[in-house]
Amino acid sequence: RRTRRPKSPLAEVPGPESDHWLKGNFGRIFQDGWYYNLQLAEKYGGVVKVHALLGAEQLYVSDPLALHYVVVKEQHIYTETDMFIMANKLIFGDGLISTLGEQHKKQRKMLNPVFSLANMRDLLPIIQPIADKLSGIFLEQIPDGDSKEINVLPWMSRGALEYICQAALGYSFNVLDPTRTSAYAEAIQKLAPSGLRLIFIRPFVPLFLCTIKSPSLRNQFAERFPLKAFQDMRSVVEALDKGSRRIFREKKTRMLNSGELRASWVEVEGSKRSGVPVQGKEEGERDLGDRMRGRDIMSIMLRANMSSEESERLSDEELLGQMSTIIFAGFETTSTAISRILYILASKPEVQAKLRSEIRKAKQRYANTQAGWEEVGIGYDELMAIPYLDAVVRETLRVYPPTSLLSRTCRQDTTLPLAYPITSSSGVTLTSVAVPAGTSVIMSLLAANHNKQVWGPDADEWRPERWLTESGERVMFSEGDGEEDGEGRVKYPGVYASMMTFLGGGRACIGFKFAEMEIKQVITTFLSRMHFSLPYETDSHGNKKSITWKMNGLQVPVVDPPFGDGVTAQVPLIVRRVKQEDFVA
Ligand code: HEM
Repeated sequence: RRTRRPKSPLAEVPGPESDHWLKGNFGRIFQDGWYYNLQLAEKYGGVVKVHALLGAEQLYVSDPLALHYVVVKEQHIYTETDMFIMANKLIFGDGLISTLGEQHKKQRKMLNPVFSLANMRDLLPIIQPIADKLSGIFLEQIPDGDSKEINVLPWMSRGALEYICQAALGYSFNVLDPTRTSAYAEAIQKLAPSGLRLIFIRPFVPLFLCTIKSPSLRNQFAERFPLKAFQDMRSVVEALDKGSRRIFREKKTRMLNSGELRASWVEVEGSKRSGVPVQGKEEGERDLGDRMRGRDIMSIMLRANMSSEESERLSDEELLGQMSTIIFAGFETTSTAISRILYILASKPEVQAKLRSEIRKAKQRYANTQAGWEEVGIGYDELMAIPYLDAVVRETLRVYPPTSLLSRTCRQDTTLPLAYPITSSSGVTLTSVAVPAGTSVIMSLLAANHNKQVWGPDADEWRPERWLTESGERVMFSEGDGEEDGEGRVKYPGVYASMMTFLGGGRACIGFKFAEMEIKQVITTFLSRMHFSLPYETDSHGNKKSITWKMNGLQVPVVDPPFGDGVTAQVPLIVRRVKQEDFVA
């Protein structure tokens, strides 16, 4: 007798057929999936059923009310996947991206004020010289009166790493001089590529390693694991751990000596995780202690921790865990965003000229002089208040979110309400979807930022003017709470301009103000001195050199064949010094 297969609990949720028995729809979602992702939400609506590896069903969510439930209202139900937490624990220790529930809440409570506006204001003049130095490196390469093709991506990446290391640790790792970069900075740079090489075993190794409770046994197993990609990753993690412990110890010692910390604090010893002893300073590193005067994120965090109530204080291991976490989270995302803005400006000369003219006006006003404005380092409030710059940055982060997809696991049976009803697979209108415990949920930041019901019919278009009033003033947007606004639209619960790029709720990006400041500062410095255009090379068949931004979960810009291999991340732009004609009349 044939038994009927039990009906899937997500049977009524509309979605595409599986593309492949093994990969489900993931091949199309995660590999060059820009149009596929946008089309999924447009065709089926704000909650879609997709097929994951081996046919498992998952929800693909972009509806604003549903996302409000996932990241705010029921965030305790939708937690990070086990694999994400375990892998991060092994790599970073007990930092923000490796902890859940009360421990995570406690860490956020201590860390949120560290990223306050006042602290950002203080940090800006300290990190200003990095953009100056970076633009100097560009200018040195350009012959007088001429232009040069420069791959801006690795430079923006090095610049962003130097920015975050100086701001977070008060250390320079000489990242702008590739011949003298330190082992710690190199490890941070290698982390994402090493992780990618482990993509197929990644789900299993952390789960297995975390089941070995003894650190020494775990190390013995890890040392013998017969896979080169794994051993490379192990060296990277070891270098990170070694570097962060050493820097942490130096910082604490300095603060103890200056009386900023109480001597009763216990010194951090060799790594509990890797057993690696803490060693002295490495080649290529410079402690900027005197210049920073305790304004770096780590020092602020140590002071805040010391003055907290005993019950709210973080342990040394937790403080240590934040170091590489903040640096890793804050570097590739920001450099992708800056490279994308430069690319857009290179392809829209009229926007570039308008933006440069606004920057000139703001700098001249700030310095109260017409001459030498190019070199002026503008203050935090004035930088944030340049309307067209703000609109260009917001619109780029909306249309092209550096992180496009995030996963959560639903931990108990619940219901996801929808702001915009969808049509079920049997043709019924659904205003909510039942979500069984154990369901994986993909949050599509990309589809949310392109939702035509929220952003209007031109949502896919890059149009900075949408962030400006008719008279060119900034339109302020606050976080949405899943309710309709006065115009009948439901805003997203995002922390930044009600878009989802930096997420919302208790696990929103803690560094978004820092990222915004850095992006704006690099762009103003670069546009003041340089002009950018797209490569104009053509081959004998008339093919033009062109750049495609692939969407593989993260944004990856590549040069299309025959000029490039279509795989290696790069953004080659033609750069020259600014001329009089590069401004609007
Ligand atoms: C354009 C640049 C950036 C983008 C698009 C971005 C985006 C995000 C997103 C989407 C998340 C949520 C991840 C998740 O829940 O899985 C996140 C978390 C985080 N970001 Fe950013 N980020 C950027 C820059 C930065 C910077 C500059 C820093 C540090 C200064 C930073 C530090 C963090 C940290 C520590 C978290 C984890 C927060 C937590 O779990 O409580 N990010 N970011």
